[in-house]
Amino acid sequence: MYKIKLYNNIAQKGLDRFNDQFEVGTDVEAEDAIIVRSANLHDLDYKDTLKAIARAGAGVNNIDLDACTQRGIVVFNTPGANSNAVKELVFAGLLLASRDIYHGIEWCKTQADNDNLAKDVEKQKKKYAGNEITGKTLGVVGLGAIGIQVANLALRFGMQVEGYDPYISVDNAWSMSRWVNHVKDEKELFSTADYITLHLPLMDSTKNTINKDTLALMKDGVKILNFARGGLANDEDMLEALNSGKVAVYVTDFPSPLLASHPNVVPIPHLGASTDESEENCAIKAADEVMEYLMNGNIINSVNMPNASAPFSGSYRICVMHDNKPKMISQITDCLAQEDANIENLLNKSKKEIAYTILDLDHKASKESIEKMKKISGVHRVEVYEK
Ligand SMILES: NC(=O)c1ccc[n+]([C@@H]2O[C@H](COP(=O)([O-])OP(=O)(O)OC[C@H]3O[C@@H](n4cnc5c(N)ncnc54)[C@H](O)[C@@H]3O)[C@@H](O)[C@H]2O)c1
Ligand SMILES: O=C(O)CC[C@@H](O)C(=O)O
Repeated sequence: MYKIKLYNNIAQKGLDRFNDQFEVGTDVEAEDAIIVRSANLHDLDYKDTLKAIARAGAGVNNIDLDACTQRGIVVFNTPGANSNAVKELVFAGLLLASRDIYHGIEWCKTQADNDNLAKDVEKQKKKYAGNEITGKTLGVVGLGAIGIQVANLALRFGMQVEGYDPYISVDNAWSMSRWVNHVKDEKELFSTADYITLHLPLMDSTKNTINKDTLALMKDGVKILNFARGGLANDEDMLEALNSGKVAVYVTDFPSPLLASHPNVVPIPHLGASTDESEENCAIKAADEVMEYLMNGNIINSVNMPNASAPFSGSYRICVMHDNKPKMISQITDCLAQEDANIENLLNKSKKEIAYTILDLDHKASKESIEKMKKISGVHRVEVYEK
């Protein structure tokens, strides 16, 4: 029986993927895998049994990736599974930033006892007038699953779109409209955009992307949308820019106590991915990734290990997680030299310092051979699978 521990609410449609070989719940002990959304796992008590963590979502800044890699724990995410939900909310955010709908609604809510409301609305409305987004320039920072969709849709709203992503993937580049101006220098985007929307991951290198210096490059009255992570913008610098009028509106899915009540901040309680559709997509993808890894050793959509996946050929599989250095494969296959077993298929993939080797055999290898493999210097984990 495989044990799956849940942190956060995981959509039932995803949990329904697990068959009776799995025990799944929040109180499970000695878990083989964890499924998590936004819960902070930085102080996780790593059980010896733990082999995988699946993030039902995109951002993995709530997981200590280095600690997981050192322990041979595979971390997955679910790329693109919630991107449509976020894209749609970003467009609500663009409209909230350009028309003062937010304060207008707040005012209407205070008028329940006003018998003259219809007349007063006509007097009051000039206070909440705004601008149109058509014809304005949108700068998209991060052209991944979400950024690409936002950029392409903004063109259809008649916006000029600039995109910046020094690491854009080939697939995403293919999906991006040729009308998006791909800028090579972030500064160019910051200095020309009327609206800036952030769609990059929070990492040490991207923390405080929006700060005093980058704000100084921006147009006066720029509108900034942050549906990526709070830490991408420096709160103190943002407050100063809001107070001076440098930033006209800050729409954020990650409200902080410092900014939440500022009149020019539109705070949203992390709703980007909160749709039934997106929660189900993420849960299904996360469940499938965990099952594929625990049952077949296949790694799909990992953020810290090489992706390696092959149909189970043969009747016996050995998966070895090891250092990415010379002579590892020969040492691993040497362990099987005394076996009367043929290697039917061998796959080796690497990512940075870690490599992963899948060996499909036509016969079961002995316990001694597996123990020998585990003792090779640089081997982190050996798992065996039988059909
Ligand atoms: N508000 C929400 O509920 C919600 C939902 C999903 C994702 N997110 C956040 O949005 C982020 C993006 O999600 P995604 O699904 O598009 O992820 P993604 O991995 O598909 O795209 C991220 C893109 O950012 C790019 N990038 C990395 N460093 C960069 C840098 N320094 N400058 C510019 N671009 C850089 C990458 O090359 C990649 O193309 C996630 O990391 C997560 O933090 C928030
Ligand atoms: O799980 C959520 O609700 C939010 C997920 C989102 O922040 C993500 O990074 O995918």
